[in-house]
Amino acid sequence: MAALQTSSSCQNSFANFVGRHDKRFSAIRQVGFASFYRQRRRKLDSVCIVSRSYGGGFSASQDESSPLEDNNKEKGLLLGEQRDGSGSVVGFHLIPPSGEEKLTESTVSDPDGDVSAAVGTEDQLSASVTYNIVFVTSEAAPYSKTGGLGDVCGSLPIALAARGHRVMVVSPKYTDGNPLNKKFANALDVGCPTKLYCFGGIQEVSFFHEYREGVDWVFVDHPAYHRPGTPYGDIHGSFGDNQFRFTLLCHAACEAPLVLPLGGFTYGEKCLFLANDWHAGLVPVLLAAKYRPHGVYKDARSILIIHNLAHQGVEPAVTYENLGLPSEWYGALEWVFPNWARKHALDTGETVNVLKGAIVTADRLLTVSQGYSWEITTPEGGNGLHELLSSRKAVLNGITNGLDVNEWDPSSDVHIASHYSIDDLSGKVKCKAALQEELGLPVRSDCPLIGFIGRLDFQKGVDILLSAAPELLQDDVQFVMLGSGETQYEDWMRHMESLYRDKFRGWVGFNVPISHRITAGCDILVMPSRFEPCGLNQLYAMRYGTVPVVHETGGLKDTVENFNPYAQEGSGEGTGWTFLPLSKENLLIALKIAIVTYREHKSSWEGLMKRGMSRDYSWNNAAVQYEQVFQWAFMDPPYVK
Ligand SMILES: Nc1ncnc2c1ncn2[C@@H]1O[C@H](COP(=O)(O)OP(=O)(O)O[C@H]2O[C@H](CO)[C@@H](O)[C@H](O)[C@H]2O)[C@@H](O)[C@H]1O
Repeated sequence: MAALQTSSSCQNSFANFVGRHDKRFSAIRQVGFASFYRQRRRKLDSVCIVSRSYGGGFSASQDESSPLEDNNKEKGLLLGEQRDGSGSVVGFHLIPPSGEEKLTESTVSDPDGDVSAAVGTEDQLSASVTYNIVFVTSEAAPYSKTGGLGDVCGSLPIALAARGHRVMVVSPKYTDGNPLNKKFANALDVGCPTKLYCFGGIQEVSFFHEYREGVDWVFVDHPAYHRPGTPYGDIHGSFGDNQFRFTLLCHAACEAPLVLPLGGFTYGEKCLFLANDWHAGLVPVLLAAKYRPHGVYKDARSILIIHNLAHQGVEPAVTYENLGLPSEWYGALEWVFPNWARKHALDTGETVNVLKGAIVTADRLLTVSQGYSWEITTPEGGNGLHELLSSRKAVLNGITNGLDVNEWDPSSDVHIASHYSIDDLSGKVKCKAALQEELGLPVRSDCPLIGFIGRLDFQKGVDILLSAAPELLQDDVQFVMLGSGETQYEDWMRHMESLYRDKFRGWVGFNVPISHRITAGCDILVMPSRFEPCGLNQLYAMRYGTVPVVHETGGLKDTVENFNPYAQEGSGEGTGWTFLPLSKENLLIALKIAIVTYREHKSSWEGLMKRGMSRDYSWNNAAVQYEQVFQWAFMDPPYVK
């Protein structure tokens, strides 16, 4: 692919002008930023426009002829610039249906109301109003994944694009040096190196791009992303420069809609940023502190999506000056720990908290289930931010995650031994036998097989499982765990395996095919999470006819309906078991009831399996609710102008 743009045009990006106190910056001050920026944009546009090839990403070459003439030959391409009253370019009428707002009447319900009410009131397959959406995330499957964040940011963008939105996902291009790692093989250099100002100097990143399933996957490349390990650390712990790595991501993501001619056209300034977790938390702060004061992104909106409030991106206060933010914005990120949380007498508790900065600057806040959106406003679930979050309750909603119904489909899953569906469950028995055989457990269809998949840490309640396991394994059951995390739990799994050769298997590591086989082969999936913003494994389990037993918290409470054998004139209702409060005893009671039901009440068990399998967990369902929140975001002026 030919480079789409001269690198010099990209290097003179907005960030340079704002960040560098050089000659060009004084030129901006002299002519006024908006008009300087307009001139740059015209120049940029004149070299950027190429014809768009749908579904295939970029076309092969730069178009020499008049872009307007040629592009109009294709259905609805460049229609012209959108300007505001001052003449500043706020976006482009680009390529309907993606990115073009159709001014149709929409049913906007009460912004303070229940988002899930949006489902069923809108067209189920396409949006009535579409947006230019920019996801910013530290992981997106299949390119990078350490957990549920990767799943969500790998699937939701595709669902939104399918509904007509123009969607870009900006994430780092992690390279571990392994030549066999081909995850980014289809991503091509856009030829748009861009200079960003942070951490005391100019940082140059380049952008790689792959157009897949209707989404512009954009990968920020920088040497800081080139190293073995996960996106966040390696066997020695978290990377010491994570604040730098994700600050860079946020700066790059803010530039991307302005400078990247994806499919021939920039996304423009009137876009909607979806900042996921603290790694993307500087995005709303940058919009407010760096861009809007110069008239840029005045019509953009930002939504912070909280997948896990436990991680906030907290660093010593002195690091503030590295973030590339004006000094007067320190208060937005300032976070002072209470006395009891300080380590020693000289510790002033002063830090910068990136997630807090996002909470106070984003236009709206979202969590990944309704239950969790309430929990984070309480002292128990707010991780110190509950008061702040409560103060923004009016713009805080929760939308339950969906799942990738193509990847997680028992009737076509490439990882499992036999396919099955709600109409013919016989394949599930074969999956169970195949899993038992693979793990070296006795192959017994009558023995309840219990599974656990997840990070081995405090959140997932592994310590509770650990204390309950010896008693559980007194019963005639088999138990398999897949996970990695804290060494003490990994060692415990190995120890349990040596103690209970015929009953327990622990798989230490991160292995997606095995996770599918456990989900399909087990009868019961246990999730004693201490807190769970949404949880995906219980959704996968239900879709595979595996009955979840979960702590009644957050998204687990919202998605697993407790079994009631007496309801529906004795035919029962519910999709699993929930228990509360979290304790070893309550976990064991719930598991024992599940085991007895499995053994002695076959028709009840089949009812549980089938009700779980018939639930709609598609991303389209969630996407409709997201659109409702998008509409609310654009109804209000920017929260921080
Ligand atoms: N060892 C292993 N091998 C293979 N696959 C493994 C694995 N360990 C975990 N996984 C997979 O990683 C994902 C984990 O999903 P969770 O919803 O439990 O997310 P997590 O806690 O990471 O994320 C946060 O974000 C998500 C997304 O919003 C929320 O659902 C969640 O509550 C919140 O804590 C699942 O796809 C699971 O199968």
